[in-house]
Amino acid sequence: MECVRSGALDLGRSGNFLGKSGSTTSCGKVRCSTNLAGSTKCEQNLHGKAKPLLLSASGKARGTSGLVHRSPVLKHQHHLSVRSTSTDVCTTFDEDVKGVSSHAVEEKVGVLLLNLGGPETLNDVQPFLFNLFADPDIIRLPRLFRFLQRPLAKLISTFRAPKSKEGYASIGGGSPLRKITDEQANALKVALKSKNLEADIYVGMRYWYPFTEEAIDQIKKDKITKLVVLPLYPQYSISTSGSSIRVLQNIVKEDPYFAGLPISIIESWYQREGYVKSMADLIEKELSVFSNPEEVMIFFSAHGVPLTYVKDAGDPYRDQMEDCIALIMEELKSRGTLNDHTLAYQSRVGPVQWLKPYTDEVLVELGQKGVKSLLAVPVSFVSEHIETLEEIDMEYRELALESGIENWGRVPALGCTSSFISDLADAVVEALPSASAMATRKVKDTDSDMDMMHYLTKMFLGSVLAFFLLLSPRLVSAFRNTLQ
Ligand SMILES: C=CC1=C(C)c2cc3[nH]c(cc4nc(cc5[nH]c(cc1n2)c(C)c5CCC(=O)O)C(CCC(=O)O)=C4C)c(C)c3C=C
Ligand SMILES: [Fe+2]
Repeated sequence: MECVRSGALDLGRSGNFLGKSGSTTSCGKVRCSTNLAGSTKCEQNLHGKAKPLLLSASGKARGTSGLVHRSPVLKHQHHLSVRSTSTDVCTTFDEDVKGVSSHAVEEKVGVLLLNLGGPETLNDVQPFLFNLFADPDIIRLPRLFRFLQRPLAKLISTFRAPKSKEGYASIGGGSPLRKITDEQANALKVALKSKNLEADIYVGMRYWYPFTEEAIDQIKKDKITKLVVLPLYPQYSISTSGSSIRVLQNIVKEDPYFAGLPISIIESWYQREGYVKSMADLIEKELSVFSNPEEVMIFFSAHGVPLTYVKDAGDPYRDQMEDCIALIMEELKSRGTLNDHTLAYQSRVGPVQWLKPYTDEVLVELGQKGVKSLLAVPVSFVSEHIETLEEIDMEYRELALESGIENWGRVPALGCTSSFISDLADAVVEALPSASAMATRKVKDTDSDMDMMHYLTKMFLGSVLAFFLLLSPRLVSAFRNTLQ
């Protein structure tokens, strides 16, 4: 049977076709159309009634595991394939189907926004911190000592809570993260709609409400048929996007619905033109507030991670961060903004070494070197949160002014900036065609990146440390001091 095609249909993996306006392929009693998002809907005209069929990104009609449910009375299988070449061939679509009651499910696209979450009240702070430190992607104990994870989390969260509470109290008594993320979700829905993609947006937080697990339950209840997962961290780290994706992977392993659901994960997106340009716009705007904009040092401050993540566990975070800064600076240069810039890492916790240089140390050095004007740019996160509102705006500002810096500015987080949200929407649209069942993909196991000796040494040191921490009151109080 010959298929007739109008428009340009490309069901391949690349997003090449995305600039095009969609297409229609007719194939006997089947008519397929691809929308801007690359999702293809096919209708089979049976007994004069059009029934929708859904094709996966590979162009294959999905079987019973996924989207096309067939009733037991269906006697003949429909084999439908649409290829991405210019001559589409429709194969073996049985004509003599009688009494077919196949009920195909219409495509329902979901977008899952992953974020960290934050305590909404001061009473939430300690349990929030417990959730954070109980995450094996935040405190990476050797596998054999994972049984200590929760007691250790209890200990650290209890000691850290008073200091964290002070921080949250100073920004109004709680984290603004949930509100901002909800606003971003709404804005994304509108942006997607304007790009002809109807999608339901879900927010899944790693350490506080609404938890990723809740979002995932809702996705299942809503019978989403294709899912794009978008962590709201521009750069990938084991401790952020990696941790949230791991939660998802664990659910996928257990749940047949998710195992068969086509999912596309956007692991990092700092390199997207829309993001880079939006950041450059914000920087230019804030530079213009200074009386001598060209003399201002652009000071990128990223959330740090312990050095071992990058050195031993292969976390690409530092590389991606450096790449990201280079792209933003290149964009600024192309606009004629030639300011000096520097990158430093903030918000370290605990006694281990984190990525260097540290924000507080660099601020002091810059002041001593005679830098007079500085524009702080938070770069690892796209919402205002405790580390922008308290750490940068209060602690670092004060430190900078004490160190001799006279003019201080700070670039706001991207939030709902329209060019940024529009770019996120493009990222979702581009990711849809590569959605595939996660169950068949290999989970990145960062533990295996460590060599054996290193692993054994860590195991030994970890156990000694855990032993003393749990049993020695004097060490506990010393540890408390390092955490504050
Ligand atoms: C890219 C962003 C982030 C990375 C990487 C990251 C790693 C990381 N964080 C901690 C410990 C804490 N983080 C805390 C808050 C917090 N962290 C991020 C982002 C990243 N963390 C955000 C956006 C927030 C703020 C959430 C909010 O409530 O507004 C906290 C709690 C606050 C505090 O007590 O300072 C801790 C603790 C570790 C250990 C880590 C990497 C291993
Ligand atoms: Fe953090």
